[in-house]
Amino acid sequence: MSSLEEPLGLGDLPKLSINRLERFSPSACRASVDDSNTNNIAMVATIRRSFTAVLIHGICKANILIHPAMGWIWSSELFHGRFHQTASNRRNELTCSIMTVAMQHVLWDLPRFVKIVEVGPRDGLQNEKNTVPTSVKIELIHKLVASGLSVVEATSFVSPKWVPQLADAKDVVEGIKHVPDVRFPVLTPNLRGFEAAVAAGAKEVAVFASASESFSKSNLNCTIKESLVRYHDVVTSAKKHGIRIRGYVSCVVGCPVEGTIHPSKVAYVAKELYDMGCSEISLGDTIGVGTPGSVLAMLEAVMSFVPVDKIAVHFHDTYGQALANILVSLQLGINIVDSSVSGLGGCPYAKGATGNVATEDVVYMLHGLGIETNVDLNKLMDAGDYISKHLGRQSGSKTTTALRKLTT
Ligand SMILES: CC(C)(COP(=O)([O-])OP(=O)([O-])OC[C@H]1O[C@@H](n2cnc3c(N)ncnc32)[C@H](O)[C@@H]1OP(=O)([O-])[O-])[C@@H](O)C(=O)NCCC(=O)NCCSC(=O)C[C@@](C)(O)CC(=O)[O-]
Repeated sequence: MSSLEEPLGLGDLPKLSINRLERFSPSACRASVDDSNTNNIAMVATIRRSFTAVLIHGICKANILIHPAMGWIWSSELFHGRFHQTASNRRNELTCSIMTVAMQHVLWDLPRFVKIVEVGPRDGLQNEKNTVPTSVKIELIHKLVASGLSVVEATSFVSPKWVPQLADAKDVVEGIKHVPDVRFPVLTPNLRGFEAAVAAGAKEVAVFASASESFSKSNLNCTIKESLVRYHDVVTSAKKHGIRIRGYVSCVVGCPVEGTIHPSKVAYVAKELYDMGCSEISLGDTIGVGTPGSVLAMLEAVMSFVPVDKIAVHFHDTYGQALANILVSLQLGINIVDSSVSGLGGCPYAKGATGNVATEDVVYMLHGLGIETNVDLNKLMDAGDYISKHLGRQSGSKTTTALRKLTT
């Protein structure tokens, strides 16, 4: 890779951010900025929490004030909490330098590692007009694994009348079952699908409910309540087999029929799936209408009931909002992200929905933020090229498009 091909990392930022930040810092205080960086390590955690809270909630929470002209922050936690004993000169220094420290630490306040759940072979290929041959699916999965991905959703054990593209689920599982150290969850809409998956050798399954009544009907031909009853049976059986089970909630921000979905509806379904025993809840913006604002409200609602480390986000990129939505999710502490190689995908029962956010673009962003993924971007792009070539179209990844232009 040439230097141009490397994602711009945090290591590249100081020059950039200091120049920018100086415009906001009172000039008299600049001298103390460096000192405060080294001396106030303990304070940084508090500032970081406070500042992130401001960004996230967009309101003055936790007794934080933002001075509109200077951009400094005052937090009562700093003065009345563990920093109460600090001298007033330190307080002055702190106030003056807070903007610099806080802004830098908004970026640093992100998970160190993000687990990517690659959904291309399932979510991506379920929506293709022409059925992809089983051998191509298996080769794609092998290439994805070779790039370092540790979780690849392989296929679905659903009705072939509903999703003919994945009618070869049994053969796909057979073709990958000897791959070590990688998890291959498969979708199961009912007990029948679960039993078929287990018989084929699947070690992990996923159930998929919806926060929208209309979408539940069109995707599963049943109400939300009925789907939860079915999933209860699946989870009970999965527990008996010692099989890990993931739960999806679709339409977490909007539904193609009902429009806006209230966060409380999402929280309800997420809680039900979590309480029945799903180990991870993936929140799907099925039609990609979410923005960081609406996603934030939805995530906050879900986080009241499901621990943050059990939440995954699953964004379709229909409106180009997926990376921004992922970033805001990371800032909330979420560290599991679903994505699809080359941005393949869409749901056959969600008209107008485009593909998932491209895994290549997610990896590029995460690496640029200094977040580890264990994924090799070059090998991932090779997997993307492989499937794009087979499908006879350009990759849906902006990262791949840009980097390939540099090398051809
Ligand atoms: C749930 C059903 C089966 C109900 O479908 P139904 O027609 O209401 O159920 P049924 O019990 O009457 O069965 C119809 C036929 O399917 C058979 N059948 C029944 N179950 C199975 C099974 N497991 N495997 C294979 N065959 C099955 C069953 O035996 C019968 O066959 P027939 O007697 O007519 O020959 C159907 O609605 C279905 O398969 N839906 C799946 C739809 C789907 O896969 N959607 C895409 C995945 S969700 C998604 O993409 C969103 C997500 C997860 O990515 C997150 C996001 O982005 O939001």
